[in-house]
Amino acid sequence: MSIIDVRNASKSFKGQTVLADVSLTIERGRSYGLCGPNGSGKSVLLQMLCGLIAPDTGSVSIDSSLLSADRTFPDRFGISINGPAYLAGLSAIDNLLDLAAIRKRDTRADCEAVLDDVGLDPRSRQRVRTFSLGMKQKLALAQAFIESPEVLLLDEPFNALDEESVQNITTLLRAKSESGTTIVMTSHHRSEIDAICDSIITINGGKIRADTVA
Ligand SMILES: Nc1ncnc2c1ncn2[C@@H]1O[C@H](COP(=O)(O)OP(=O)(O)OP(=O)(O)O)[C@@H](O)[C@H]1O
Repeated sequence: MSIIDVRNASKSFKGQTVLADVSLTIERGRSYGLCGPNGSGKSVLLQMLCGLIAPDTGSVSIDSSLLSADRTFPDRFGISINGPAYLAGLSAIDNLLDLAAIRKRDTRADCEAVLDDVGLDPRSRQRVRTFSLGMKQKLALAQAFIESPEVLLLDEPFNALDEESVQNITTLLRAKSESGTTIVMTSHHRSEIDAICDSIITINGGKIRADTVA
């Protein structure tokens, strides 16, 4: 069953066409790997899938079960695009608790479990300002994973992660996919897509092509 439908969408920035009349259906429970050269439009497409960027022409329809009550906000999405949006003077757990306080779905124990899952110490008081790149990446993933979203949109989830962390996040994403979470993730590494995704979407020259992963 389709949960996001992109129909004949085009997007340009200052006369540069990034997406040219593309159509794409995201099916509930499937996982998609988005690949293509630098600057080909992967992040733009991810932002379009959750309504953060509107197409110039064409449409993006998001299933109403994923939207907030007033149907304007993508409520059941976990998003990690352009790194974490964090409060630098707070610890990882305090950043997650701040976020969880908005919708009050997750408890402190839930937030601690998510940090533990991504490989950050829930008890650490270290301020995020002093985090390494990989630690910030793990925080971005934790922010996307809280409240068990139905759809995960992840821009290069393995960026800056060491080998063991890549293994851990791969296992975590596969488990989420197997339990029904819809995942769309970008990657420059085919092996990462093959390890997690059912389908591969290639963007190049403003056009997209979707194939099943063998
Ligand atoms: N808000 C914006 N304003 C102007 N141009 C933009 C904006 N967002 C994206 N672009 C342009 O759109 C093009 C596609 O960018 P995008 O970030 O989607 O590429 P990408 O495929 O994710 O690249 P990478 O692999 O390097 O992460 C780029 O040329 C970029 O400069």
